[in-house]
Amino acid sequence: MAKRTAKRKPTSTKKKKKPFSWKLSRQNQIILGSLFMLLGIALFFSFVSSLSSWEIDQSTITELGRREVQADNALNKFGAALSDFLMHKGFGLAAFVIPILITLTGLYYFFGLTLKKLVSKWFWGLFLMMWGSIALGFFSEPGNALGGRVGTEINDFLQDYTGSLGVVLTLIFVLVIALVRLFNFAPDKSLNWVSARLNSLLRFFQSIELPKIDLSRNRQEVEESFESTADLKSEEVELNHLEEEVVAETRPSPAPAPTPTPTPTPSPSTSVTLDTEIPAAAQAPAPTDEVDFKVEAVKEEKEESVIKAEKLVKDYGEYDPRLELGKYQFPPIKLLDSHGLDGAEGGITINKAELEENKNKIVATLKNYKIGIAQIKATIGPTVTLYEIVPEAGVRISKIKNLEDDIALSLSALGIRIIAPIPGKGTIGIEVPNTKPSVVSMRSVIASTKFQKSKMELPIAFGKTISNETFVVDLAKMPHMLMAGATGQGKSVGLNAVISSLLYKKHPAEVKFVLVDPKKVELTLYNKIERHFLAKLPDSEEAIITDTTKVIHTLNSLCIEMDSRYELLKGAMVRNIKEYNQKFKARRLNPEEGHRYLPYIVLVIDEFADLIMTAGKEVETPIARLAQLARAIGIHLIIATQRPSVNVITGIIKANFPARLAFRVTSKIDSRTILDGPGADQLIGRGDMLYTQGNDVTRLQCAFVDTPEVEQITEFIGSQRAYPEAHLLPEYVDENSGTSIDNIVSERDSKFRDAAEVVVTAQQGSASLIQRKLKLGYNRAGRIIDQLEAAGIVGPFEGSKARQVLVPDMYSLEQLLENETT
Ligand SMILES: Nc1ncnc2c1ncn2[C@@H]1O[C@H](COP(=O)(O)OP(=O)(O)OP(=O)(O)O)[C@@H](O)[C@H]1O
Repeated sequence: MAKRTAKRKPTSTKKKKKPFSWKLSRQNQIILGSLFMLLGIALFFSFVSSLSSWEIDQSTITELGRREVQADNALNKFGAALSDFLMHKGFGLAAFVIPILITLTGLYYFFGLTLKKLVSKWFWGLFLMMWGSIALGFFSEPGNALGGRVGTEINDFLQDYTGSLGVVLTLIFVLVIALVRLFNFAPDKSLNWVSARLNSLLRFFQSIELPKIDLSRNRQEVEESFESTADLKSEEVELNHLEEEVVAETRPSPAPAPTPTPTPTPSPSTSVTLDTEIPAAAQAPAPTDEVDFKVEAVKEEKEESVIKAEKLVKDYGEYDPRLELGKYQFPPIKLLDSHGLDGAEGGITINKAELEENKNKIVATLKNYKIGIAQIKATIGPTVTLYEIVPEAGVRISKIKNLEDDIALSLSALGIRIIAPIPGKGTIGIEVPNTKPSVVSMRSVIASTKFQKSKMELPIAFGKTISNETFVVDLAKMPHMLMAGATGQGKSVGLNAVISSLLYKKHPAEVKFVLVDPKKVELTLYNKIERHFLAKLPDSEEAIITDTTKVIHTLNSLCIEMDSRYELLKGAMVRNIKEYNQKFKARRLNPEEGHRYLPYIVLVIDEFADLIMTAGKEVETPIARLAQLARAIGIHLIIATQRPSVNVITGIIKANFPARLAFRVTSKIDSRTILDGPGADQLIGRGDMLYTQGNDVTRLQCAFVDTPEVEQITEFIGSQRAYPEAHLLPEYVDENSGTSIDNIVSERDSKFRDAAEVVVTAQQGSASLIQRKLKLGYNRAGRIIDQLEAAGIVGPFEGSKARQVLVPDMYSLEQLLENETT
C-alpha cells in the first residue's frame, strides 16, 4: 500500500485534460437545480389556477399562435396549454404529482444529493399519478376533469370488462402492492403501532390525573410530580421520610442500636446510597453535622441525575445504538453452505466396522504390554473418535502414555492423541482419527440453538467438540486469543469463522474490526463492509491494514483509544464496558461530557510473524500493553501466525494471551510454544484443532466457511445502508517520523519553494545540492529536504543514494503547491 501511495502522488500533480463526462459540475448542478425548482413551482401554480379557469381557457388553446389572445392561467397561454395537456387531456388532479416531482428533482440537484434515490421517487410518483388518475376517473363525470382523460378512459375500459366492483377491487389491490413495497406495510406491525400509540395516550391521561390527587399535600411536590411521573414522585416522598429518619437517627449520639429502616422499594441506586450510609452514621456518630451534610449531599446528587435520566428514558425511551442503521438486516443463514451435509446438527456417518476394529486393536495392543482394560467406550466426533478406557486396577498411567507410538503403529493412523487421564473423568482417552472425517459446516454451528440463543457479549462458534456438540465461546471473556498453525491447516478458515460468527450476531453499531493483513489476500474480502464494521485511522484510505508502519500507528492509536475509554469508565464510575454501555443506554451519562456508546473493537492480525520480524519491539510493546489492559474496555485481540516460534510469540505476548488455538503445527516445540504442551503436532489438519483457555485443552473440529460464503455475507451486509465512513480511531502522531508535523504549510522554511524548484529542475533530491545552490547551512538544508519529503516532492531517504524526485517538472510542482494552499 505504501508503494501505491508513493506512486499516486506525482500523477496527481500532472494536469491532464479531463475527458468529457456527463457528470455535472457542482455549479451546473446548482443552476439546473434552481431551474427545475422554479419550473416545478410555476407548473404548480399554473395547475392551481387552471382549476378555475380551464373551461374559459379551452377556447384559447386552439388559438395559441395569436399574440392578442389572452388566457386566465397564471402562466397565460403557455400555462393554459400545459394544464390542458397534462390535466384535462392527461391525468386530472393526479397530474399535481408532476410539479412535485420536478421540484424534488430540482432540490436534489440544488443540494448536490445523490441521484440514485430519485429514480425510485419518480417511479413511485408516476405510479401514484396513474393510480390516482384511475381512482379519480372512477368518479369522473363528463363535465369535470377529476381523473383526466387518461383516468376516465381506462376506467371506462376496465368497467366494460369487470364492472364497477372489479375496478374498485383492482384499485385496492394495487394500493396494497404500493403500501407493502413502498412502506413495508405489515398488518401485525401496524397493529403494534396502533396499540403502542393507544398505550402512550392512556399513560398520558393517567399522568394528568395523578397530580390532582396530591394537591392536598405539598405545593412544591405537586409541581415536581407534574413534570415527572407518578412513581418518581412517590419515591421522592419516601426518600424525604427516610432522610428525616436518618438525620434524626444520627443526632442523639449514643444510639448504636440499628433501627430497622423501612425499605420502601425506591430505585436501586438511591437505596444503595442510603443503605450504606445509614449504618455508618449509626455506628460511628462522629461530628453529627458532618454526617448530616454527607448523607444529604450524596442523596441529592444521585437523586437529581437519576431522576433526570429516568425522565429522559420515559420521554425518549432508552438510547438505542442501533437506531442510526435501524433498518439493518442481519445476514440470513441461507448465505452459508451446508457443504453436502444436512445443514442441521448432525452429519456424521458412523462406521460400526471401523469402530469395532479400532477397539479390538487398542485392546490387543495394550494386552501385548500386559495392560488389562476394565471398560472401553467410544464417542464419535466429526473428525476423531474418542475411545475412553478404564484400565484395570494397578496399571500405571504413564505406562499407557508411553505407548502412544505403539498404539499409533498398530492402528496405522496419523494423529493419535492420548489424554491420560482425561481431566475430571478418571479415564484415559485415546483419540483416533476417523477414516472419513465429516466437514462441520459454519451453517450448522450458526444454526445451532446454542449459538442462536447465546447471551454472550461476543459469541464465537468455533466448531464442534469431539462429542459433536457445538462449541461456542465468548471472545469478551477470553479476552485475547493467539492462533497458530502450519500453512494450509485451516487458520484462515478459523479466522473467517470467528469474524463471521460475530457478523451473524452483532449489529454494526456494536462491534468494529481492525483488520491487519500483511499478506494482502486473506482479509481483503472484508473491504465491502468497511463502512459497517471496520475501524481505521482518520488519514488512511483503506481500512484493511497491510503496511507495517500503519500497523504501528494503528496499535498506538488503539492504545490512545484504550486510555480514553478508561477515562470514560472512570468518569462513569463503572468497572467495564458492559456496565458503561448499560448506563449510557439508560441515559445516565451525558454525551455533552464526552460520553458515547462504546462499540467492542476486535483487532485481528493475520500473520503476526511477518510483523514482529520487521518491526520487533515497536509492535510488541503496544500489543502487550493492549493485551494487559484492554479487557475491561472492550478491545480484544486475535493474533494468528504460521510460525509459533519463541521469537514470534515472545514471553510477554504469551503471558497476556490466555486463550490459545492451535491447528496442526510441524513440531512438538511449536506445539509447546503455543499450547505449553504437546498435542498440536499430532493433529490431522483441515481444521482439526486444540483450544485452551487455561488448563483444559479441548479438541475441536473448526467450522468450515469457504471464501464464496464469506463473500456472500460481506456482499449482503455491504449492499445495505452504511455509516458515512468507517469507524474512526483516534489520530496518532508518530513523533519519530515527523512527517505529519512537518507537512504543515505555514511552518515551512522560507526557502522551501526555492529548494523545491532546485530539486525538481535538477531531478535530484539531495540536501547538499540545496545547500550549494541556495547557500544554506547543512542542518537547514536537511530540514528542508524532510519538508520536501512530507510534501511528497521527494521520496524517502535511501542511504547513500540521492532521494528520488517524485515531481516530474515545474508545471506539476506549481500545481502541487497550488493545490495545497486551496
Ligand atoms: N474446518 C475445516 N474443515 C474442512 N476443511 C478445512 C477446514 N479448514 C481448512 N480446511 C481445508 O484446508 C485448506 C486450507 O485451509 P486454510 O486456507 O485455512 O489454511 P491456512 O492455515 O490459512 O493456510 P495459509 O497459512 O497458507 O493461508 C482449505 O482450503 C480447506 O480445503
